[in-house]
Amino acid sequence: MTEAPPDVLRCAYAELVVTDLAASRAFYVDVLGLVVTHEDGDAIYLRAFEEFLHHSLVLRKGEVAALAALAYRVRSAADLDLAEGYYRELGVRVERRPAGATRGIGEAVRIEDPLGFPVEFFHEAEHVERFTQRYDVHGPGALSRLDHFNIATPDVPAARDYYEGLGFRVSEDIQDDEGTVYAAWMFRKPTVHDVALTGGDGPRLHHIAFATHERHQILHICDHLGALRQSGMIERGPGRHGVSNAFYLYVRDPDGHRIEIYTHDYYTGDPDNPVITWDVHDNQRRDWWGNPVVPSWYSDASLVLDLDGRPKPVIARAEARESDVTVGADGFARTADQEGFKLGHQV
Ligand SMILES: O=S(=O)(O)c1ccc(O)c(O)c1
Ligand SMILES: [Fe+2]
Repeated sequence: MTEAPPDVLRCAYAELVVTDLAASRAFYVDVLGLVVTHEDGDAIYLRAFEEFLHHSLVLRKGEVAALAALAYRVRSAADLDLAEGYYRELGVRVERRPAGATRGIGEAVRIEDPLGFPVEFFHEAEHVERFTQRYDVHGPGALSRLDHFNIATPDVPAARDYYEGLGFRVSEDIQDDEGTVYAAWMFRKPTVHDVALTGGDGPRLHHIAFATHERHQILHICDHLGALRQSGMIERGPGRHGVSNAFYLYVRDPDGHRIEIYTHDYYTGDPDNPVITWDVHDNQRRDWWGNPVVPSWYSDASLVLDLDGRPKPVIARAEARESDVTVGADGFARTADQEGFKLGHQV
């Protein structure tokens, strides 16, 4: 590569296609408590309480539930030219979008990245009121900000190399003793990740995560869904992650898109931040308390669209699947020689 990559600051917003805007609004606004920056008959623009850009999530009405864009903010407007040159040299589809192509977002470069994902780079965006201390409008489950994207992709090392080319670094990963890489967490902002790579059939969106400050806010969301008799929207957790150490909850929105609510993880900003590698057989890697990972968490993910709005074909993962190799983990007793009452089951 001769072209320099854009200087990515962080994951910044996602655009999801949803089939029922009203049902999605009830979930993302009434249950998750996101703030509506703007809404019309076609789309709702949402942000979390600490965010001052126009939105971090766009819900756009459409026929097929899918991911329309993952957007990263870059440090300056000049980085848009770098992005355009970098991706044209990579030979992928590149589009320059004028300011306002997405409400609240300035000029942008949107691509189909080498992993098959619709990705946008932008710098300018409309500023709106930051509700950090508007405790008069925070609900008991208040979310602070968008934290990360998690993408399902067949070849994790190839995806890791691609994101390292963009200046992302690995904070944690999951491997086995043959060197198969099952997942990796990569960052630009000094936290555990802006994007996580989950080995699986892809390109598909595994989840979008919002951070919140307190575990009790996650517990309130669970209680709220219970009160609505919508406990079926709770897919996994609440629990404590091994990787990242964050307290977590996964919920599924009315279209099945997966949203994670995640208390803050840890600082990774020093250049010699140690990488943590977990053994795929460690049953505390994904849940620090050793609770099993529900099968749907491994199998389900959202389709992604190309730049013409057509769903991308999904490519099967060729290497071993984590859900097939977690013998001795995911609910089993820790190791054969450890007395373990957890009988568990192989997912
Ligand atoms: O389940 S893991 O502990 O591997 C995990 C860690 C961080 C995340 O954001 C996540 O989605 C999953
Ligand atoms: Fe996550």
